[in-house]
Amino acid sequence: MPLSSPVKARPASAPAVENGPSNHPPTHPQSVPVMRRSSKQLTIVIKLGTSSICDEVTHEPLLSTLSMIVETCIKLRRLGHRVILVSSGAIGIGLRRLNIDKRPKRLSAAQAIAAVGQCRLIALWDELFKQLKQPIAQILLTRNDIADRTQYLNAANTFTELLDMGIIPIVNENDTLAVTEIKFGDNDTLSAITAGMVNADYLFLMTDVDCLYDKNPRSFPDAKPVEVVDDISALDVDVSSAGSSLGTGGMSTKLTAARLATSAGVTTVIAHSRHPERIFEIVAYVQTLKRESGASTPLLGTEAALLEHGFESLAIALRCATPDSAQVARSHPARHSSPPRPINMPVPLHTRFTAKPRAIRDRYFWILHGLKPHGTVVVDEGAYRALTRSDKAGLLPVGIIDVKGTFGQQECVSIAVGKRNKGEGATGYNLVCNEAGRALVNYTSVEISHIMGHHSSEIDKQLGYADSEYVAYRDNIAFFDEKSNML
Ligand SMILES: N[C@@H](CCC(=O)OP(=O)(O)O)C(=O)O
Repeated sequence: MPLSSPVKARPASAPAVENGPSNHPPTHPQSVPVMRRSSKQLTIVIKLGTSSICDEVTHEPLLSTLSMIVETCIKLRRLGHRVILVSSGAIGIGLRRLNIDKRPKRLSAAQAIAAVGQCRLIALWDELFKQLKQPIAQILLTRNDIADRTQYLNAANTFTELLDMGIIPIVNENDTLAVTEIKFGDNDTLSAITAGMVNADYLFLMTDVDCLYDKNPRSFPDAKPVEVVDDISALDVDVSSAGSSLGTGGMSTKLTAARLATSAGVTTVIAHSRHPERIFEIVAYVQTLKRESGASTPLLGTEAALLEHGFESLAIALRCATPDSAQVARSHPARHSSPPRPINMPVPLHTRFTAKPRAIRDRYFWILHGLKPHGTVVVDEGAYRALTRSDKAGLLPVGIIDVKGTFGQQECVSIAVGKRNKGEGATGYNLVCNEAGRALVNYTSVEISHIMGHHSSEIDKQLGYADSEYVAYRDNIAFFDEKSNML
């Protein structure tokens, strides 16, 4: 709906966020990084937590685990795949280097130790990878680095370039610079964002247990493993146990990471870091399943390639698995969740979170996960429907019923959904969803509080100027689950 009055520009005095991008509709599609990869390649992100990198008490590096991870990465590379490692351990290795017993509470002390540890850590990885002539690269990120769209695209392009060059990027949070506001907080989340950024096929969260259990296996010997998760919100497990004493993650951050990565189309796996060789069996198995359900996706390797690189048993398993599992798939044509396990293909203990079929990628992934919301805009049911239908609309002021927090123009906000109270003279609303999505807004919180509930043609009257008929352009709005039918 065009504005009926000529649009006057926002006066210089009107509060807007400093250095924000210009208030013009985004050109779409934006220049997204080109993920050049052959149809035979998979992109695999492997995340290793502190407890898998150094001993919890002595902080000595767990050399055998690290070496096995290196061998696994190299074999994946030799099978033609692209590998990114997300490695924690800077603080642990730093403590060892400086002979300090315990992680200090003071932030600046922990940051100083991380600075010492990170260079040791990357030197250690380089030393190990060097033995097999594999070049690596160090990438240290903070949230700030990806909050700006151009920097996010630059980071994604650098990953692509490195992977094209056959290099294994090793990622960690830039602990030395990151303070609370700009922290990812844990490397599970960082690895999921990395996997989404490069459109990875797999994210392996390698940890000190085999898989996710329905309760803490350390306290409950009868805890049962969870093998496949199609819907994380329906999961009924106890993830209250904390991670290692040095790391910041635990099972709950792994679930957050899995939710984030699977929404971006990344199959996410929790597996034991002492058995990285299981990655081959898991990938071979999942790729076979995907092929059988009709997806055109690469296998771990052809039979010849698997034999050439010493995977005899997998080559045989692959040959034997196909006819049986094809038969199983044919006999279960109506299944919507994962088909049953092909009986001839061995698969080790792990938890697999299936990737969402409608992956949220590129610009929408960045809006949802690259930015931190500064406030909330509550929209009514009608606006929510218009924003989530297939020919998605932009957000008009008339559909907004509340605004919370203080934010500037072009900043990121959460989109909440409210049901307007009905009845004559009724005011107010009931909140239906705290955060259904996120948006980059064209108006500040103060401006939105003046124009909400009004038609766009009245913006000028309310503010004395009008920048846009939309509070947010449709390309600047993303929902966590576009198919969600909450109303
Ligand atoms: N960036 C920190 C680790 C942060 C973290 O999430 O650790 P973890 O929970 O062990 O994966 C470091 O390198 O020490």
